[in-house]
Amino acid sequence: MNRNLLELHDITAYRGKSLVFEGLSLAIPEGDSTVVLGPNGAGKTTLLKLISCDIYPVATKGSRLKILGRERWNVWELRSRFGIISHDLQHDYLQSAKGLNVILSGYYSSIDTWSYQKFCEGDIEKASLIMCKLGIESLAERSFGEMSVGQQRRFLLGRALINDPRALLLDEPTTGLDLKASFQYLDIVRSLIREGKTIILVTHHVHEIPPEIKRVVLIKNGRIFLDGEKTEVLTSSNLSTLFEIPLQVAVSNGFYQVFPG
Ligand SMILES: Nc1ncnc2c1ncn2[C@@H]1O[C@H](COP(=O)(O)OP(=O)(O)OP(=O)(O)O)[C@@H](O)[C@H]1O
Repeated sequence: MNRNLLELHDITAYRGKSLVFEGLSLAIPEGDSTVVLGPNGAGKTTLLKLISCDIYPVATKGSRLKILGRERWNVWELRSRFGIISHDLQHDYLQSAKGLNVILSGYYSSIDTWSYQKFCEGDIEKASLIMCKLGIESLAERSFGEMSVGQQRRFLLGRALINDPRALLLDEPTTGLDLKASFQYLDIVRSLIREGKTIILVTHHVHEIPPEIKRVVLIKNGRIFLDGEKTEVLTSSNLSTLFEIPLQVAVSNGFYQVFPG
């Protein structure tokens, strides 16, 4: 068994005054790309914020939250080691930042680059290679605010990739993207998995689960409802119970779709 990328043991966490998790335990080993799927309000964003150290769990006896094998992190170091692409980041990113600088800002986990940050020729070359790989090299001089949602998301992926992270955490990666942009983005995610990156995908959209992700964790009301092999977990019956509405699951080329049942 590979070492754990993520280890939550007996975690209690609040958002404001709302108790979201009480005694949550979940382990994701490196190499075990996983989707965490749940309805609105299940606790997905809270989980994401725990992993990115935007919020902290309540310190209780025996509880632990280990990321990449460590309990204590300098937040900036963690964010460069674990590529996190969230909607909050896309929303908060500086509109005036130029494309190339969005990628380079990953070195410092900053929003845009600043005059005190130094980049060598190699850094800029690497950023250019990543832009080519993601098909966004022609937008290097375009400001973030003048890009489409799909282009912005690719730049934020490039910003994460500049640090060669072993793992990436994706928050509803295709929300706001049209069909072409969605499938192109998913193709990139699929090739990253094939290259050996571990992906943790947090979503309520079944259709954006890449075929390469084999483990599915269903969460509901802050608890793990089911955790296992995709083929066994993503059934019509389980999803109907999870979302509290009759649903029918269909599978094509490894992708899942859901219809009203
Ligand atoms: N700032 C907040 N203050 C109080 N309660 C909150 C806050 N943010 C979220 N919550 C509550 O915490 C619970 C979990 O919310 P969370 O945002 O983690 O769910 P989610 O699965 O990400 O939902 P969605 O799919 O709608 O984004 C919900 O009951 C929500 O109402």
